[in-house]
Amino acid sequence: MTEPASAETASVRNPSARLIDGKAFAANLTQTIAQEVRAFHDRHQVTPGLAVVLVGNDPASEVYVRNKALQTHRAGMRSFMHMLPETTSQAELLALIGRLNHDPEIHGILVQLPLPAGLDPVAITNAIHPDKDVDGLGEVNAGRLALGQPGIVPCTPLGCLMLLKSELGGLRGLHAVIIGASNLVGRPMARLLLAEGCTVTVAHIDTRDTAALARQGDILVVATGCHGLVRGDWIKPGAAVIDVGITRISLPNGKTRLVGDVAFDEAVTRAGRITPVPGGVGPMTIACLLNNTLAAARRIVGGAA
Ligand SMILES: NC(=O)C1=CN([C@@H]2O[C@H](COP(=O)(O)OP(=O)(O)OC[C@H]3O[C@@H](n4cnc5c(N)ncnc54)[C@H](OP(=O)(O)O)[C@@H]3O)[C@@H](O)[C@H]2O)C=CC1
Ligand SMILES: Nc1nc(=O)c2c([nH]1)NC[C@@H]1CN(c3ccc(C(=O)N[C@@H](CCC(=O)O)C(=O)O)cc3)C=[N+]21
Repeated sequence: MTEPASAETASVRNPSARLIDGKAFAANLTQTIAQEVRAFHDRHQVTPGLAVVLVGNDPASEVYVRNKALQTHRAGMRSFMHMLPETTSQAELLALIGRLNHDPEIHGILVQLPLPAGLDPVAITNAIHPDKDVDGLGEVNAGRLALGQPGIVPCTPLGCLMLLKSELGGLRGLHAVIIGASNLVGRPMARLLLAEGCTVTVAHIDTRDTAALARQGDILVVATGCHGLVRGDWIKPGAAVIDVGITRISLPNGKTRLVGDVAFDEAVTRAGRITPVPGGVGPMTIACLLNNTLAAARRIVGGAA
């Protein structure tokens, strides 16, 4: 028997949102960066080098590290992995950062967060030389962003901003609602969108009625780590939805799957455009890391190209 075609089932069957293809955007950006890396090498005989430090094992960080090594190679850069045991002391980690700060082959340093308990993320991110802080998380670069001065911008918010600008053009006057206020994603995202002329609302764990605020967003950026938090009716019809969250869930068949903070199947019937997980923000984070590493190498080597 065929079901009557109600407006609701029709909209579920015909999702209206345009998918924002972060994977394709990131692949293009990486290709451009690869050309620029070759030109930079021809001119200076220097290959941009990125050092990645992972202490212990965090599942989200492991996805990141794996994809990052591949893409760094694809862009023609050098990648130096430092996998340290969970038991690493603060003094040992600071000593490694000190060596990387002075190593002329290294132009970017990234310490994966979160760090195991007992290591102070503030002291450690601040130990990275601001010119090599390609994550933009140290107080110098975070301060520059807060003051609207040029500096190194955190990779994930930068990637989200690139997607939004390419989809929407100018963002001036739009209401942007950000759910999540971490130093890694939510806060720098708020500062970037404010600088673009958006009216910005930031919701966090203590916010009352986050759903009602979310429904006001022409732009909705979600970065909480709570998978499926944002339901379809949290979304203003036609909004641009950027799902930063990445959680690996187990399926009944024993396999695992990556999911975002937005209930995608519901959101897709309301949003105007939406990033998928995987294939949305994640690849952009990596492309922006390569972008920041090339920019750091240019500044350190002192040339323009
Ligand atoms: N795609 C990518 O490239 C990246 C993805 N991620 C992913 O994004 C997610 C967030 O990462 P990160 O910012 O580092 O996480 P954090 O845990 O550092 O921050 C989460 C933020 O969300 C807020 N929050 C948590 N639950 C709720 C809720 N129910 N309602 C409203 N706010 C809430 C927290 O509030 P409060 O501050 O009050 O505790 C906090 O501000 C994770 O899934 C992570 O894996 C992260 C980086 C890059
Ligand atoms: N100092 C620091 N900076 C970070 O930017 C940072 C961090 N620490 N710690 C961990 C989180 C997480 N994160 C991801 C980036 C890309 C993907 C990614 O490539 N995702 C693919 C996954 C593809 C797949 O493997 O299936 C996608 O979404 O399509 C995932 C996760 C960066 N983080």
